[in-house]
Amino acid sequence: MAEAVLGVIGGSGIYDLPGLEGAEWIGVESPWGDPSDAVRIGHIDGLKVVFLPRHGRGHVHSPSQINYRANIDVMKRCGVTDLISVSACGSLKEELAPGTFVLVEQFIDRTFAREKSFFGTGCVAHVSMAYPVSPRLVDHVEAAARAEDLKYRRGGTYLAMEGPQFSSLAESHLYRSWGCDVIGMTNMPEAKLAREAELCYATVAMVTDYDSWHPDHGEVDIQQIIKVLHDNAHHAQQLVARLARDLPREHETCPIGSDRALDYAIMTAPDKRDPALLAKLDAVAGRVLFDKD
Ligand SMILES: CSC[C@H]1O[C@H](OP(=O)(O)O)[C@H](O)[C@@H]1O
Ligand SMILES: Nc1ncnc2[nH]cnc12
Repeated sequence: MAEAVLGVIGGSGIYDLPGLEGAEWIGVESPWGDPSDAVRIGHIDGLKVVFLPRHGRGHVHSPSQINYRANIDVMKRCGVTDLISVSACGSLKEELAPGTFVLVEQFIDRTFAREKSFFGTGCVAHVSMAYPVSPRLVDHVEAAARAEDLKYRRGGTYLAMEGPQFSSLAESHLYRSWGCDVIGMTNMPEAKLAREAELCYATVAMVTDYDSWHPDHGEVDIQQIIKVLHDNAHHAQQLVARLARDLPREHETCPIGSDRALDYAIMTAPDKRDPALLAKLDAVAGRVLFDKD
């Protein structure tokens, strides 16, 4: 059994992870380009934790410009087995008030200006995204949320929009009519790439606003979002610290196979594969391409 390594991708308002023992910022190179920042690697009660601020320290990368492939590749290179995303989001449901943590279960991907796959000409692969999050990892996140007495809801659909502008009123109503629960700009293609990289993925979406639809809350206001983020960032950090303390130290096999997603996914015949692309896939798909286990 492999040692569990917890990866944490921090979103808006989360640019560091206090409480990491022996923590260092380490620059990790990726054949997929520059990740958002160096990673902060340290330990919590003996568990290795790898933290990456999605927008970079100082919030320098816009959602469309984040190099999601490099970020996931770097997590994989650092040995991460279980990855959680901590994200700000807008609420599309009355009952999901600002300050609530939503343990998202499904996604609708409406982004269109991003690289969404590690695979392509020279090595084609199709992984399943029917169940994008790993239920056992969500079990641990939920236990941590309960132990820390946080206001949370398990389940819900996250609409990933391109941004960086917020939705129009008509769009906000449309996404509500689709039954979506929360809206954000970053969890896709992150979740797809995590699956291709055989990482167990879960997302904690912290509600900061009611998007544009709510008659009593008016338009999305970034100042208001920043205030909610500021007031709740310590809750997100508490949640991650508790998760790290309680996560089993051996990686648990994913019941839906997230950690074996490439077993039967690669379609390209071995003699037709492009050596240059295979070289870039060393971390993400080395297990199946080069018999690393
Ligand atoms: C700060 S409001 C918009 C911004 O916040 C969310 O980012 P993240 O998911 O990284 O927390 C949202 O997706 C937008 O990028
Ligand atoms: N209303 C909203 N739409 C998109 N991304 C968000 N992040 C936080 N609030 C958001």
